[in-house]
Amino acid sequence: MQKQKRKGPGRPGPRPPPKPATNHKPNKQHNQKRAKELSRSKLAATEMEIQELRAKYDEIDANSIERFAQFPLSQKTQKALAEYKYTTPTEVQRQSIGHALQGKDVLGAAITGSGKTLAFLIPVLEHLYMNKWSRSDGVGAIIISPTRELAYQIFETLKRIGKHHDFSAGLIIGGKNLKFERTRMDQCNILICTPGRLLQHMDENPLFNTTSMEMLVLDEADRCLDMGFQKTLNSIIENFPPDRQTLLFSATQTNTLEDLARLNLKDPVYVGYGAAKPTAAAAAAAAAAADTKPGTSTAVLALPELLQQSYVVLPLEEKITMLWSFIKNHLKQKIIVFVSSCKQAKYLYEIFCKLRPGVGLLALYGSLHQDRRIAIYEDFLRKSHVVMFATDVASRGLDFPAVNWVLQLDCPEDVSQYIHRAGRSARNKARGECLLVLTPSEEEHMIGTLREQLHLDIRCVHIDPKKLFSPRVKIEAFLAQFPELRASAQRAFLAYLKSVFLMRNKRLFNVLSLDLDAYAQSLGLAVTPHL
Ligand SMILES: Nc1ncnc2c1ncn2[C@@H]1O[C@H](COP(=O)(O)OP(=O)(O)OP(=O)(O)O)[C@@H](O)[C@H]1O
Repeated sequence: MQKQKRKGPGRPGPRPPPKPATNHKPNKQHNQKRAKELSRSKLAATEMEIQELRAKYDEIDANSIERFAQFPLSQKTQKALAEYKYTTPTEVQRQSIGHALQGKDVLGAAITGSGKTLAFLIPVLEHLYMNKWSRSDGVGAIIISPTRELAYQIFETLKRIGKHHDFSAGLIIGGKNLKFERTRMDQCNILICTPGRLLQHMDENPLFNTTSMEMLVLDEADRCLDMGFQKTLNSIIENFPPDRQTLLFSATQTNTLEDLARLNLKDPVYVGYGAAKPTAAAAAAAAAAADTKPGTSTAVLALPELLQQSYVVLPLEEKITMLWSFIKNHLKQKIIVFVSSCKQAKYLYEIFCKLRPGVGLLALYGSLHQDRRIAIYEDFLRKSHVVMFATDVASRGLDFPAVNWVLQLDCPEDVSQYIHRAGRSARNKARGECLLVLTPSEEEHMIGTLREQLHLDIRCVHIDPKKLFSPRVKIEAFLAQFPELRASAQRAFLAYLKSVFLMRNKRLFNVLSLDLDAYAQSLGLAVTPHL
């Protein structure tokens, strides 16, 4: 297991015992007596604090809370919040923390970058603290995230906000030594996991026991519950005690009513849904009005106000020229470029490295080795001028500071994916821009859907041909010189077509509308690969 801590997230090893307040040399017996007294008085203080806090739970009034200090939170949590300068709760934190402290199930929906992570981490820490959870009590809370990077990020936030608590936490995300994780897991109080790896441990690890578990959190809940993870999550949930507390958070809560039933929620509180709470009638109306699954309920969908959104329409074969020109015109910016497949991200990274645009380049996609993925994620966090080519492993939840531009080079599958990608910019009241690149056949349906579901006035921009620089000749020369680059271009070509072919929304994605020869040439390929 990565970074499993014996004493409290973020603090390696036990604290030294307090020094006795005497000026003569203490003997061993005296020391032991003193330690016992201290631990007894510490326990009494804790018990008193717990009782006082619990007595205030029923009085929490979200609307009157302006500062974290007004929430009945333990000294340990308050201290860490203050140290990291979290003084004012965001709206989703204000509205959900009280309900979660009271032990209610919560479905929280709030725009990207609005602080949902603390909205569930604070209640998790408080729940364990209030129940005097100790290392020997085993797993008390499990937090599930759809991607490894997001799980890692939640773990890092937990380390900061839980630094004064005495809980142990573990990151269970795959790509690491299974045996190592296995031996440590049952000693963890809080586990942050990706669904596949969690299920693998449940299936293969006899030591792993979730019967004591009292809290389940699904971050990016709609993604955790969607088709891709459905079977895995069903099997995971079977192993959890039914009377646990469940918190679901996402910027896009597009859960079906069956999804929510599967989770066995008890009279959940909806935060951020407005009038769109998922009653059966509302769900049916939403499904009829929008292009969604029947029985789907959708929270109010929105993007940050300070995010400027625009789109451009281009034939597929002009995307690389547009991308190259865009990067050359934005060298002092932090940019994420989203594409549909790992192989495209890899090829764009390789060929753009050869072309040397004059800004740092990175690529983040699922088929990279885990250590590499985390190193790239951290590199992108640190850098202020950089372009990262990414697949949707980077689209949900990742909190990169100061991203100036999100470029959706390939059309997102649906409105949710658009929102999550775009939301990597303009986080937590910062400004940002998002440019969506569409082919002519994608324009009408995608823009119509965005306008209808997001009530969005998305601006169409026309590119000045004088500002376009084609790197085609150079790309062809590189491909002639480096066969491995040519093979990578061929794989990117096929991967893109496969992704379009496999898209469920056939009104939006039409592989037959594409000029394959022109697309192959734009990637630098003299011969169109066989399908
Ligand atoms: N109360 C707060 N005061 C100041 N900053 C905050 C507060 N809460 C969270 N933040 C900061 O806001 C940023 C975004 O938070 P977070 O990543 O939790 O957003 P999110 O709502 O989960 O986004 P996404 O929908 O993309 O997952 C983080 O950098 C976090 O440290």
